[in-house]
Amino acid sequence: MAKNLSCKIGPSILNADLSQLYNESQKLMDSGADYLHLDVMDGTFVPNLTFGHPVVKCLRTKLPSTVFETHMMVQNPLQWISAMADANVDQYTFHIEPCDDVPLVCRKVKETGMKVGLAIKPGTPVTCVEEYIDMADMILVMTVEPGFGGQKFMTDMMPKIEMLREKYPTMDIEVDGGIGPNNIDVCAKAGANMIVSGTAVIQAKNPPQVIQLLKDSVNKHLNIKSNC
Ligand SMILES: O=C(CO)[C@@H](O)[C@H](O)COP(=O)(O)O
Ligand SMILES: [Co+2]
Repeated sequence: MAKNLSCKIGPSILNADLSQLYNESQKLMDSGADYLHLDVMDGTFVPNLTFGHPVVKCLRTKLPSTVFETHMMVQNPLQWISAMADANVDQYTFHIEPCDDVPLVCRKVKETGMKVGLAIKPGTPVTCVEEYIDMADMILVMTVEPGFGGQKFMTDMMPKIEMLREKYPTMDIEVDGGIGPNNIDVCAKAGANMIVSGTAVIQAKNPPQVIQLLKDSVNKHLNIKSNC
């Protein structure tokens, strides 16, 4: 039974107008977002390059109380922990694939006071993250190949979420990639409670309406699960 879980919507700013990063971020928070999902890419782990801790730190000076999650699509997650902690990041979500010592990275993240998110690519079995589940505050199941916004949602990732939700009813489970009004129900039904949505929110005529729709879908399914 999924109890004491809450729905959280964290828009990705990857496809926003990054020349207006602060304004775009503020607009998302004013639209009802619960946190900001900041996609950090190093051009090695993924074939794209975005921004790092200097940008996050500057954004933090303008948004002192907004919850920041950094999605670390980087080859060496250990390398950036202290810099992101210095930027007052709240949740450090990193991919297990390039890590040769996941428990060490988890420990180092927790030592800074940041929360630990463990992310898996579409091709990574969910069993690979299970062995570290007790070290994590959240599990991120990617529903696109990481590296770019605006990609097509991968419905075949839902069994991973179903399995995680079944075994870990109170664990925060985040989905990220291609998510919007036309597929939020399958994510919510599978058991995701933290929703990253980039293009669908950024390009919406009415971002608050889209964020509310995402929230309503997740809350509907959370209530169903908690009543069973
Ligand atoms: O981490 C990633 C992509 O690698 C995601 O955070 C996307 O950036 C989400 O954007 P949409 O797929 O919703 O447009
Ligand atoms: Co992301």
